[in-house]
Amino acid sequence: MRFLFIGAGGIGCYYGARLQLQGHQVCYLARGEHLQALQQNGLQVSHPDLSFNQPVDAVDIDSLQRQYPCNSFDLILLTLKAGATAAILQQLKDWLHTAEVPVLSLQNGVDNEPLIEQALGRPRTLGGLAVRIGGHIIAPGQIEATGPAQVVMGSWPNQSSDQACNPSTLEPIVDVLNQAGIPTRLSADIRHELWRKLLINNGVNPLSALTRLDTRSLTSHPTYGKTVYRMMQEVAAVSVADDVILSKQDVDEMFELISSFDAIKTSMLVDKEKGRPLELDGISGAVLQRAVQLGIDVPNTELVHALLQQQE
Ligand SMILES: NC(=O)C1=CN([C@@H]2O[C@H](COP(=O)(O)OP(=O)(O)OC[C@H]3O[C@@H](n4cnc5c(N)ncnc54)[C@H](OP(=O)(O)O)[C@@H]3O)[C@@H](O)[C@H]2O)C=CC1
Ligand SMILES: CC(C)(CO)C(=O)C(=O)O
Repeated sequence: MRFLFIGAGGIGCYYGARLQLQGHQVCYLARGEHLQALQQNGLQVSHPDLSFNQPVDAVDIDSLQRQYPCNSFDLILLTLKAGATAAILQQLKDWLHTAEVPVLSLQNGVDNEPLIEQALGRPRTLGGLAVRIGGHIIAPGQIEATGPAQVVMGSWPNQSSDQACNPSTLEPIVDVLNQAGIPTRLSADIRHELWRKLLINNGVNPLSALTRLDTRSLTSHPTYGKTVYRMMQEVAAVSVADDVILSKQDVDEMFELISSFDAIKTSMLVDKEKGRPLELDGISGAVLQRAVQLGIDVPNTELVHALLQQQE
């Protein structure tokens, strides 16, 4: 199959490397020094179970639109930060409209798929999650990743919605990902899964960027651990704004999952350390926006978000 990764960061490059090793055609939309390194020296990915060091196909946005018809890809994956989704969809709008290729977001947050749907329509919109992976650019052209790195994906907003992509068309993609060593499952209700993941991301990402602690140090800390749990509860409280119900069991399961996962730096902590913009709007901002809409108080999320915004 032919894959385009829009965003050649930790997530895009890890999954792309797995697919390339399996013989699939992989192209990355990238920019800056990282693009130059990918073009000149290839991509290096180091993971406990994978060592990749090969030339790759990487292009900037102009070359992509000039050299590749949109229908030369079978799947387009969005693997940049949530704050960049609207702009890239706008920049590539005409090019994306020349074909019917589905677009799968593997980003954190719950507001990416609605943007894809708005730009390209529901049948082309696929929701997805990168699960139990920590992956980051450590130098131009070089990625370090850890974790079993699963994928959960499905038709947006769920399988039974009017006009949602027929799940039978997704099964071959799921098979290809599994064969490439990416444990992947199809979800009948991807919006619910995205909100379950937001429990974790709102719980640990902003607080890790504030405290500069990894996930294990945060969740096992006597005070911060409680705040993580409360920030997860706040996600559950606002999820009803999107017609999603998250139970206490969902919160407990996600708290357990992140507490028992490897001690990793969250993607937001990595951005903080590098002085890059934080994915705040897509994570705590999404919770705050729903809280305002519902007239609910989410004091922990509000405070952590405000403290980080002040530092930006
Ligand atoms: N990293 C992780 O461990 C995990 C991340 N996620 C989620 O996955 C998504 C991707 O994260 P991650 O891989 O860390 O992201 P990164 O920030 O590492 O990578 C995104 C890449 O996209 C590039 N980019 C942004 N805009 C453009 C553009 N217009 N044209 C070309 N390139 C562009 C960035 O370049 P530049 O540096 O120049 O901005 C960067 O190289 C996020 O939503 C994140 O929350 C989910 C699970 C774990
Ligand atoms: C859950 C976690 C912390 C790792 O998968 C993540 O999604 C991130 O770092 O953004």
